[in-house]
Amino acid sequence: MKLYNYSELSTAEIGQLVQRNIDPANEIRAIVEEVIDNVQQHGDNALLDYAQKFDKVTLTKLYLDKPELEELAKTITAEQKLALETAYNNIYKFHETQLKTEDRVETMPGVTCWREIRPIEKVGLYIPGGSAVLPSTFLMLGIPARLAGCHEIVVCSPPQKSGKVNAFIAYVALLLGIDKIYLVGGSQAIAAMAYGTESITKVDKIFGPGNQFVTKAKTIIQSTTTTAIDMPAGPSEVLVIADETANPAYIAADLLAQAEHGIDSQSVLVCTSTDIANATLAEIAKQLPVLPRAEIAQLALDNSYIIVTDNLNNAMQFSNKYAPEHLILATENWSQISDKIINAGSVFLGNLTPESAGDYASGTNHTLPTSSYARAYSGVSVDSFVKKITFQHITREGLQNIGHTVEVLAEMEGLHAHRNAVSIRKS
Ligand SMILES: NC(=O)c1ccc[n+]([C@@H]2O[C@H](COP(=O)([O-])OP(=O)(O)OC[C@H]3O[C@@H](n4cnc5c(N)ncnc54)[C@H](O)[C@@H]3O)[C@@H](O)[C@H]2O)c1
Ligand SMILES: N[C@H](CO)Cc1c[nH]c[nH+]1
Ligand SMILES: [Zn+2]
Repeated sequence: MKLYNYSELSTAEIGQLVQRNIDPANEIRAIVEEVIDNVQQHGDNALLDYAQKFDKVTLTKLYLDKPELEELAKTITAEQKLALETAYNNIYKFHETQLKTEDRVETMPGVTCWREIRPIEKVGLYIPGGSAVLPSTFLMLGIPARLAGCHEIVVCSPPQKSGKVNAFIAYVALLLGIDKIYLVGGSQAIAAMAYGTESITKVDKIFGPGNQFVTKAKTIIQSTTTTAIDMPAGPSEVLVIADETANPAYIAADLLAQAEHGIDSQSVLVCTSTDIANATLAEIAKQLPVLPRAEIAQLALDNSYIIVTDNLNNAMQFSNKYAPEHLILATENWSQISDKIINAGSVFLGNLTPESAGDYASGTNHTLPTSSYARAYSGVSVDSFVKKITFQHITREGLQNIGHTVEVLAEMEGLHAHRNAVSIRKS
């Protein structure tokens, strides 16, 4: 990990540091556009071909049904079931509170406005399964989709070497009451859910994280089809802000946790002393070699860095520019700086709050904006699966109260038919 001194960095250098791997030569875009075209033209056959090409699996059919999922789910241990169920319950508890009915507002006597929630009818969930299979992501997407009341939930996940999904994904499907999983991964899964194929329904909105191929496909279909997306949720990243009250062993563990996701993940430490920086590097050197995914984590760390700042305020200033997916405040003084956070996907406060808790089981959602999209996007929640439709009702009294204002405004815009739609009712 390279080490920088914040006070020596120019604005342009800071701009470079906060930039993520965004396919500068459009190589990923070119691959993904070809995949999308192919799926659009050849439907299920293209999906079977891509399972062979990218996942090295020969499929005879594109999905697993309920009996097959039940069979797979039988193989998991009681301890594993309990962990998935505990995570399910906490995520459910936290997300359940997001379903709130809003008040009706009488803006003028006789003029009432309000919003009502309706679920998005058809949603597609993408559950990553390339480098690591993520049943936790299935919980993070499936629970809010169920709470929202979405009518059709299409689920795609890459086929594993067995030609199936793994047993944990199958168990989560049963917890969520989902009867079918399509064995489709990568950008081809996104294309299939955006355009529909012989066996996969075209959905209204696609959710879920994924690698650069998945994320690129989501951003392309968002601008070329009528299917919406949750957000660009690409390779995982974490930014840790630390001061002298932090524990370098914990910081190292948190940096490594996101680094092990993939070679394109990024882990950034912004700390207020060179001593902490060096102690953290020493801890990484200790903890890294014993990790089964050490090689992946090392490559991600090669693409990561440490910045030393004079104080926590400067650290926060950098973090807000970076807009991390995960922000950890590794300091006992977190309450002094947490109100200065402007851009972050999800925040972890203090030295005893591991980011992994949010990844799996504390209750918050782990599907979060990456690549600085936390400047404008929130993570997935029940809100992501619903529309809030505005309603209004005007009585005769209301028409008298608001009518003239609308007539004058319509006149100002030269839109006489608009004015008339009010006048005709008043007379
Ligand atoms: N931001 C978030 O909220 C969040 C949450 C969880 C995971 N993640 C990230 O999701 C990612 C998961 O990535 P993954 O690769 O393990 O699984 P994935 O399921 O996203 O991708 C696997 C698929 O990628 C496709 N693929 C692989 N190589 C390809 C190539 N050369 N050309 C075209 N397609 C190809 C294949 O179809 C394969 O099935 C990680 O980067 C992880 O950090 C992000
Ligand atoms: N850290 C990931 C989000 O970037 C979520 C995850 C799933 N499993 C483990 N971690
Ligand atoms: Zn993680």
